[in-house]
Amino acid sequence: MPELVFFSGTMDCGKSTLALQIEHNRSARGLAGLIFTRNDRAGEGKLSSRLGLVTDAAEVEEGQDLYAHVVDHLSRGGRADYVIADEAQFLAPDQIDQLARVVDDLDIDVYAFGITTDFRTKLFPGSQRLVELADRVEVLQVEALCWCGARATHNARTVGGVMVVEGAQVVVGDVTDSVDEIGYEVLCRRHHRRRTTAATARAAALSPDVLPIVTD
Ligand SMILES: Nc1ncnc2c1ncn2[C@@H]1O[C@H](COP(=O)(O)OP(=O)(O)O)[C@@H](O)[C@H]1O
Ligand SMILES: Cc1cn([C@H]2C[C@H](O)[C@@H](COP(=O)(O)O)O2)c(=O)[nH]c1=O
Repeated sequence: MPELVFFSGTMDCGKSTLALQIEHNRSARGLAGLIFTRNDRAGEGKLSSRLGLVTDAAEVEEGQDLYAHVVDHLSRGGRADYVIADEAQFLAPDQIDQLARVVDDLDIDVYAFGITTDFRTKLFPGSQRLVELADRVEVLQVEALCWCGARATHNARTVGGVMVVEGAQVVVGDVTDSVDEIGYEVLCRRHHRRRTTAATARAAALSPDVLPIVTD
């Protein structure tokens, strides 16, 4: 049975790498896929991994009907043995419904990849719809780690290395962005709650006279 699978995790846990591997393994066996993405860091129409691999993809536009796109592709004689959707958190809930329809009405597997929650620990609307509709939600096995060594479960947005909790939900960026600009850092829940990033933990360690402030 074809499935809608949501591969989810924090930033930097290997989602795009897995998407590229699934694409590679299927195309190596003569299958043809449609690849969607939205707002990849590498630019419009790209699906990129931090391991350096990149492939072309169809950039999903706001309001675009993904079911109609697949039907149109097939009716022009194109093949679609599977569909990959990276950065799926940026898709609208309606677009996730359209992907579910691709599975149910066209019998095509859809593999969606994305982060579940934003920098405020709130579900992205697209990810919420995926959790609601997916046949399976798969958490990636190679976990990203918090600076303390625990499994990272949350995404923090940082400015100058300091965690922020105000701002737009969508700001494209990376975990390796310079500490002077807006960037991201993956943290365990404890350190996300305490807003302790690697930089602020390091600064606190250099000031042993200051008692740690625990905010609950
Ligand atoms: N230089 C490196 N050597 C080995 N693995 C790396 C290197 N850089 C990144 N990675 C791996 O790539 C993962 C990030 O992959 P990526 O697909 O870009 O993540 P995601 O799409 O989940 O944000 C990291 O968690 C790490 O396992
Ligand atoms: C937490 C969070 C992230 N983003 C952006 C930052 C990146 O461009 C992508 C995630 O990409 P990755 O391949 O999983 O690293 O999402 C955002 O816009 N808002 C957020 O709250």
